[in-house]
Amino acid sequence: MTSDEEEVTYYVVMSLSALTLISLCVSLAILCKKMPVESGESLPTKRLARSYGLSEIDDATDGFNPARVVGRGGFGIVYAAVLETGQLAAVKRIYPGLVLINDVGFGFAAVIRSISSALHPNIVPVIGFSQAPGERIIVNEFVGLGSLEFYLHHEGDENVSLLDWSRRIRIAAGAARGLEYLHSQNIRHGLVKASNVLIDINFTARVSDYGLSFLAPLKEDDRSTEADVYRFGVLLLEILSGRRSEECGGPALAKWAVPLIKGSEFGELLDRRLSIPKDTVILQRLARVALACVGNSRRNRPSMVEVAAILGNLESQV
Ligand SMILES: Nc1ncnc2c1ncn2[C@@H]1O[C@H](COP(=O)(O)OP(=O)(O)OP(=O)(O)O)[C@@H](O)[C@H]1O
Repeated sequence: MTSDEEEVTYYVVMSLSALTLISLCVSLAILCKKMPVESGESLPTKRLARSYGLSEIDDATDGFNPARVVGRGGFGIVYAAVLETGQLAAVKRIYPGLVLINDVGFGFAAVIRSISSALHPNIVPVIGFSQAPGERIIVNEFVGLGSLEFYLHHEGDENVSLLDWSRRIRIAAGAARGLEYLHSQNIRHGLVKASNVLIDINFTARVSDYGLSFLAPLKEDDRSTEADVYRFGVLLLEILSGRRSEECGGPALAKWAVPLIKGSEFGELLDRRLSIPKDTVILQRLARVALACVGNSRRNRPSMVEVAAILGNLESQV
């Protein structure tokens, strides 16, 4: 195959995957509309996660039907599911190997129950869980438009991006508010990254997969609020540059971007798929917040309260 043919094949495959995902979401949304509906993306009243029987999850996912898979992450496979109430949900089935190796079983229900008390417009609510020998499942509210990672890195082509600057700033500010709230509830995220920022039908950012770092063999340091701030800074760099951060925390992206920000080389830093606005003051401020977040000295990094306040201010100007 020539490189041109490979490129065409790539775009066809990407477009088909995106179309499949979107049509699956639309079909499920229609299906839910026909059932006694409990709202999909509105805020429920405060409650703790429900314990589901494995057979209920099996029913909700059509027997873990591969056609319902909407994503695969480091911990498990995510299925679009319709609960008995008609509510659309994202069912994350933890890989069996991980359940056994990491001793995930221990305290699983207690951890999920404790994080499920968190409710905020910028986080994805945890609805429930299920456990059986070798099985650990988390049930989250379904968020309709997929992840920020998809919009930054898979959607469109090399020269186009659906996310213009004002959408990016709104998403950054929303994600900051979500993290600020989680920290106020004493929940460290532990895995802040673009694939864990989901986009709802109003194009609002919703932070997901918080408090689940007990599933991953991380260093104790990685579970601090300062580590969340660092990773949020890397996320901001990803939003500004359109470049991927490397898998674990993004030091390579920070190493590349920090001198550009310090040297005010914004033309180099900013995502080339978008035209640079005449007035770059807001983007420069965003870049300086990112710079403070990825600072080497943990103590000097801002808190998420400070970051959310600055980003909220920038958001009000776009
Ligand atoms: N609540 C949800 N609603 C809708 N889609 C979701 C939901 N949670 C996850 N997904 C989809 O599933 C994909 C995989 O999610 P998952 O959280 O398992 O993986 P990840 O974020 O890539 O990796 P990690 O497991 O390390 O967090 C996401 O990119 C998203 O498209």
